[in-house]
Amino acid sequence: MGKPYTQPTAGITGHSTAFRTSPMRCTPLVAHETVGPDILISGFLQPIPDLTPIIPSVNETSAIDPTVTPDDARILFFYKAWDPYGAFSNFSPYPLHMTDENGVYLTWPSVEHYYQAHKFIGVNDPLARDCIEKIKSSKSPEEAAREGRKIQKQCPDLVRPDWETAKIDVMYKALKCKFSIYPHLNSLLLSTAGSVLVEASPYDLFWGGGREGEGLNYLGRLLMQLRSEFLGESLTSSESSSEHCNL
Ligand SMILES: Nc1nc(O)c(N)c(N[C@@H]2O[C@H](COP(=O)(O)O)[C@@H](O)[C@H]2O)n1
Repeated sequence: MGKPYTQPTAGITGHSTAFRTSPMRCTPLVAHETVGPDILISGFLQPIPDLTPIIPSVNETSAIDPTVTPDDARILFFYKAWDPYGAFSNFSPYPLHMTDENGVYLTWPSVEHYYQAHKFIGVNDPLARDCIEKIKSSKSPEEAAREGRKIQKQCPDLVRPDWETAKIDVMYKALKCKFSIYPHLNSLLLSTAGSVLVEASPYDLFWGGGREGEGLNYLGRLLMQLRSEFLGESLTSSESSSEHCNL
């Protein structure tokens, strides 16, 4: 699944520049060359996220989660693992027991370990496999996040090519597992019915709500989606929880 990368060749009258970010075996992030009056840019350009929606409006949230009604919705923020509702953070230390795509049973120390490692899963490169192991054995979720982000930045060609579209599904699977295998977390999530959940990360404008609500809050959205699904299930079945999850 590795991303093919061709080093651009300079035109007859041009010159080229490539930026290397690390002494590791990484391809350049971006290269540019001047060809006559033009500048040709090639390489891996970070996709620009869609920043249109902000924290979902109460009406929008009611569509995801019918337990939220326009009149009584309140916003429940969470961020650091030690805060009230910190168990909703991906950095809270709840190990996940999951089978992988080959049916192999694995334990991930936290959602963050699982999420960061999945940036490199499926990439046919021994270096990507080393990165996964390094992240999986990180001593804390913070260390896993640091490692995953560092490798993603320094070696973009080790990141699976579908990451930007796959990451929401990866996170959904991890969260579904976390809130399925820990009954007290499941109860905590259900106890928030009626509230809008927002990850109060001031910096993460994709997973978090941002400093002033400018973030997309995808973590909060997924938790609210799961809450709805669990509420629906609890009305229709009396299934007991399992201690591990199958993909
Ligand atoms: N820096 C930081 N500290 C925390 O305590 C957090 N909960 C987060 N947010 C999480 O970071 C992950 C996103 O990582 P990438 O930027 O995609 O590498 C995700 O789990 C957020 O919920 N950040």
